[in-house]
Amino acid sequence: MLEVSNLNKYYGKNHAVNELNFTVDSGEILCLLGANGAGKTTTLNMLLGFVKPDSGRAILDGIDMYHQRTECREQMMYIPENVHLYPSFTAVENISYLAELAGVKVIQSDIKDVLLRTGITEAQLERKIGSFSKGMRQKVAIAFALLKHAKLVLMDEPTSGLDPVATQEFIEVVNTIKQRGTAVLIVTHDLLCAHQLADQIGIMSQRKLKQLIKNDDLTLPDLTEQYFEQFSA
Ligand SMILES: Nc1ncnc2c1ncn2[C@@H]1O[C@H](COP(=O)(O)OP(=O)(O)OP(=O)(O)O)[C@@H](O)[C@H]1O
Repeated sequence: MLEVSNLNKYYGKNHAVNELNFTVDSGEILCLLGANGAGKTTTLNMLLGFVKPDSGRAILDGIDMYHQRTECREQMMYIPENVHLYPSFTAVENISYLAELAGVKVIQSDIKDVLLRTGITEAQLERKIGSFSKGMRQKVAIAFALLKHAKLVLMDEPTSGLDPVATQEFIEVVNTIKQRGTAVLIVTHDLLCAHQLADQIGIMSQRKLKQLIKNDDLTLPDLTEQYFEQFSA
């Protein structure tokens, strides 16, 4: 679904992303871990078409993510660290408005169904978003990704600032979109979340993807050890 090949970005002499290669299949979750300055945000910005790669390509289901940005945006959903929605609208009103802007045809009952599926309660459906927590706003964004039938969801630091219960709820909701066949790429500092969620874990260090690990048999202590090895090397 998502194929990143030989992606490079320089800021002057600073090689901000160095020969990045990975794929994320449909229904698969890749978590990219890395210290500050490892190149994660630059990678996301290239996938979002905000930053032009100096070389290499990112292809989403056959579409070049930089050169065909508009087509690509129709197929994907970006969920930033803090989801900004209209505080004086309810969740349903926010999604109706987002759908209208994106040209996605939806009916009110489908919006309610999908919000309930992401863990928004009946009572919360009536409340204005201004009173929603970070985790609840994320659920609304994920509900929109489901309605939009996004092929790829990109998330930046989704669990920072979430309490353990909200983090578990987040993990359950992301598994819902995975089961629908969406490819998910998460940029995070949260090793525990990556360990619980990911099919693949990428460790970025010094602007390179140093390791791409299948999460199947990896224990959390193993992952922690491998993570710290990249920074002591
Ligand atoms: N707009 C920019 N202009 C110049 N240099 C930049 C720019 N954006 C990022 N960089 C540099 O590129 C490198 C990678 O930064 P990037 O923000 O992608 O890392 P990161 O892994 O997202 O870090 P963090 O976890 O702190 O967000 C760093 O050396 C950074 O200083």
